[in-house]
Amino acid sequence: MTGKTIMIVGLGLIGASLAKCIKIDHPDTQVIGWDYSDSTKRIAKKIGIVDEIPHSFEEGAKMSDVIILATPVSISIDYLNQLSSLSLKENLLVSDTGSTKKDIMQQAKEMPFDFIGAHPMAGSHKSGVTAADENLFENAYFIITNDRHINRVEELTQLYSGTHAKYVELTSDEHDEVTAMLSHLPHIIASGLVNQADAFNQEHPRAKQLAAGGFRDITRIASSDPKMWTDILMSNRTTLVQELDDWQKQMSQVKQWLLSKDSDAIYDFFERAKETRDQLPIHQKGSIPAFYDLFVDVPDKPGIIAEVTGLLGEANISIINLKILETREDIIGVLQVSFKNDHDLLQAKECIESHTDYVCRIQ
Ligand SMILES: NC(=O)c1ccc[n+]([C@@H]2O[C@H](COP(=O)([O-])OP(=O)(O)OC[C@H]3O[C@@H](n4cnc5c(N)ncnc54)[C@H](O)[C@@H]3O)[C@@H](O)[C@H]2O)c1
Ligand SMILES: O=C(O)C(=O)C[C@]1(C(=O)O)C=C[C@@H](O)C=C1
Repeated sequence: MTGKTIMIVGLGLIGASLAKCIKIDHPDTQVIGWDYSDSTKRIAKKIGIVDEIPHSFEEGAKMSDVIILATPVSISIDYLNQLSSLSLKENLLVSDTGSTKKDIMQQAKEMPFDFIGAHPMAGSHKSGVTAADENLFENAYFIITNDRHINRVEELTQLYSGTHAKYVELTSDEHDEVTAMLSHLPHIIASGLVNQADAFNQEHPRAKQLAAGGFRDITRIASSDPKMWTDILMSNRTTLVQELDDWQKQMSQVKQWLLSKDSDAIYDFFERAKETRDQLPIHQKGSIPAFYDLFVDVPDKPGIIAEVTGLLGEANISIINLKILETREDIIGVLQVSFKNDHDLLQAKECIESHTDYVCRIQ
């Protein structure tokens, strides 16, 4: 990466956080930034998030080796189109951070430069350059969408080494289905709840002060940026319509149970949800389940990590992350070993089970 120029377009929460991570791990790169807000550019330069602000988007684009589009999704697509009419460096790599992928990957098919989609499954309801945080992506998943099979994914993940994130590759169709369920629908529900409560509060003015942990926990994400979420919903419409149908069916079912006083069904509803929620991987920042994680129950004895990693090393299976989830004296500990795909995951399970008596679980 030495000597390369990286341009981040959109110096908000995600763009500025990425700029920080890149600068930390690759101080020899020149990080430049573009944003339509003058104050954002000024702050980004002043606090050292970027080295330079070009005079225009075009000027920055022409001097860049890598361009990362970190604006709301419809705007990133506009920028992609603008890039296609500029004369750019021959080996230019373009990527994005958008929360939906089908639209942008479709547009990228037409582009005369390499484009790889990327989406960090970490974020916040906060936005803007001042919310930038170099630890935002630690242990979270970056979803890579590479429908054009561009052979430069490693270049991108290398550039992002300072994020300490993990990577998983999905097609853009899969990506938009998974994120509709795990991210977009929850945001609609959170905002719907807040709006419903607001209407209720008009009639019951004192209710607002009484909102306790439950309401606050489930509605935090309703404080997210409306422009960003309008763009996300507009570019994942079909899948979300389906998810909303399923959601409405589920809510109608709960209503029926209430009407028929079916307490067993209601108990079962909450019990199933509790079991599932309790099993979500711990210590993980991102919200996508740990697709390629192996959980190994190991005895608490010296050299255990070296033994497990040694076995995998001998079998030529690469680990992308390793965490100790639990170690208490004399109690079995749990190692969470992450792999880049399910093939490596299954091979690793077989390898450890055939050489040891440690229990391996894929959750
Ligand atoms: N916030 C999250 O949790 C999160 C997580 C993962 C991915 N994303 C995605 O990353 C992207 C950026 O999100 P964010 O949270 O950083 O938003 P943000 O609002 O914090 O930042 C967006 C930045 O883009 C700038 N911008 C808007 N229109 C522009 C234009 N026409 N030209 C130049 N700059 C423009 C804004 O001034 C702002 O600085 C979005 O596509 C979003 O879907 C967000
Ligand atoms: O933690 C939050 O506030 C988020 O909403 C982050 C979150 C999500 O989990 O839905 C939001 C949008 C992104 O595309 C990815 C992550």
